[in-house]
Amino acid sequence: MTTLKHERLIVAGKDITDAGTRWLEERIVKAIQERGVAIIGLSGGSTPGPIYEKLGQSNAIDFTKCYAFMVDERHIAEDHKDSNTLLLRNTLLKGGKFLEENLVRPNTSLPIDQTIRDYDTKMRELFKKGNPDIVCLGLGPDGHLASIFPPANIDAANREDAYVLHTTTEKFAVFDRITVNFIVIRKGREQVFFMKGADKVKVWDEMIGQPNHHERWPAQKVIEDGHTTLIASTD
Ligand SMILES: O=C1O[C@H](COP(=O)(O)O)[C@@H](O)[C@H](O)[C@H]1O
Repeated sequence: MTTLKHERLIVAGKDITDAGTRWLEERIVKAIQERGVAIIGLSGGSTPGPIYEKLGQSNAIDFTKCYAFMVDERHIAEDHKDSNTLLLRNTLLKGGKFLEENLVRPNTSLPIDQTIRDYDTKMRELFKKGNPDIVCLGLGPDGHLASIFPPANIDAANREDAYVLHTTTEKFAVFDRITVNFIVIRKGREQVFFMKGADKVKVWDEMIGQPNHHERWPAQKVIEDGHTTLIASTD
């Protein structure tokens, strides 16, 4: 019987910024100390921005040894309001400490099929430095993970020869999406989900209460590995 055991760090009040930043910073510093490099996957959306902004101001991290990749992106210009790259530019990269050349991201100026192939190549090149230490994730209100939307095609998102997928959504911002697959997300030594508000925690708990429903709850494919932490506020 697969289990969905995970660490829960529920923050009283509205703000998970301090808890989330501290959680990431500790692990990034440790990875650099132990392996000489830290690699983190970064999701976008409405939740993680303040955490990324505070992390980008860290005085504890040697950012010359810290690399990041984007877990997913919308296929739009990088200066569009719904771009996850713009989110990172306005948060993690804002302080000037995180090096833009250390951020591996999709080239959304290409036609989407080329964007997918190009990003797949970039991901494989990055992982020559080692597997990700941390993958930061969110859970959409419908249960989507990265840009893998329910009902998820689990086999298509679980192929060793296709780390990056083109998905689409009519429910959320920007129809055409680029997303890494389960294999990339599960390469992470740890996964952390950032969530804000009691409504989101209810979605999470509904998912946890329905194990083995991967098409409906794609995040279960990640949580089943047993190294997931949930950091959430309840206000
Ligand atoms: O569209 C997306 O949604 C998910 C969840 O975002 P949130 O705003 O509900 O936290 C996000 O993880 C993903 O990166 C984003 O592209």
